[in-house]
Amino acid sequence: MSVHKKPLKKITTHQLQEMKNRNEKISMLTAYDFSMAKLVDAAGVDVILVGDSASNVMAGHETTLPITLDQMIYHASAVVRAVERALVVVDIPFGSYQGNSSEALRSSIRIMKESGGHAVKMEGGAEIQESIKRILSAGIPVMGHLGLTPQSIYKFGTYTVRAKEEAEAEKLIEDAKILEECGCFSIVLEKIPAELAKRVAEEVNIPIIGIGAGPYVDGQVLVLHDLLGITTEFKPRFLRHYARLDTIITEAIGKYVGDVKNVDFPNEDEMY
Ligand SMILES: Nc1nc(=O)c2c([nH]1)NC[C@@H]1CN(c3ccc(C(=O)N[C@@H](CCC(=O)O)C(=O)O)cc3)CN21
Ligand SMILES: CC(C)C(=O)C(=O)O
Ligand SMILES: [Mg+2]
Repeated sequence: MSVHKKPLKKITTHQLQEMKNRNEKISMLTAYDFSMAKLVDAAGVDVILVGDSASNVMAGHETTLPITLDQMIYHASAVVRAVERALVVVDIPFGSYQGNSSEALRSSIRIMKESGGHAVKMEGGAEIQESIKRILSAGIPVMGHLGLTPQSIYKFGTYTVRAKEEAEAEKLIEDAKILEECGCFSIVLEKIPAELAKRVAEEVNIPIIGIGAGPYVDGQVLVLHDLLGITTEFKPRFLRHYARLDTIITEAIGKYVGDVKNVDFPNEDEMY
């Protein structure tokens, strides 16, 4: 499979806009590798995010800050090789776009060229509008990300809900409108009050995808390993476990270990 394959029925940014227009909710999930991305795509998820949460989930870092552009491209290229239908959005990692718009453009071009992803996502509002415009001028679709922005965690110090105060809420709405005006095709809103997210989804025309932002938005996103119950130490209130794969996986592996110890594996059918 090549990065340039062109499968049928691919989801486009234009189709996401049409989904919002006809009030059809958008489903989005993370994936960081080929095998998982194949399952996520086959299950009918509309948008696959190669999130910089790979820094936490794949590499065990405490924050998203350490993951590099090369590492994001490695994850994204594996995901792209697996996906036939979903739109693949790739987080630009911390340190690869904040410097200036040239750096942001160069990083985005590397992601598109080397991974084959379909769009990039970056955290921030008014302060990154020049970068967004430049990336869009190069023909690269951009998704915004407002509210709890994990790349700025050391500025805030906590992962508590954002924009509870009126001033911060007004700033967030202003930023969302700026992102729309710049030409972003969609915005992720993370961990903000449901009523504020509702206002943004109403006042902004592009699709608003929430995580911990309530139901009155145009779609939802979660980290795949959280939803599957693999990362069980992470359980914020907004997360729903759709499976408890941690016990399923450790029980299966435990049986394998027992079978090896007892020489129950391999059996006659499993040898030559
Ligand atoms: N596994 C995983 N899932 C995620 O959703 C995720 C990551 N990693 N890494 C990058 C960011 C960080 N995100 C976060 C991190 C913490 C909370 C959170 O609510 N943490 C605490 C509450 C902290 C507080 O209230 O002070 C919790 O209840 O778990 C939410 C989103 C979302 N992203
Ligand atoms: C939580 C989502 C929105 C994200 O940015 C990530 O997984 O990195
Ligand atoms: Mg992210």
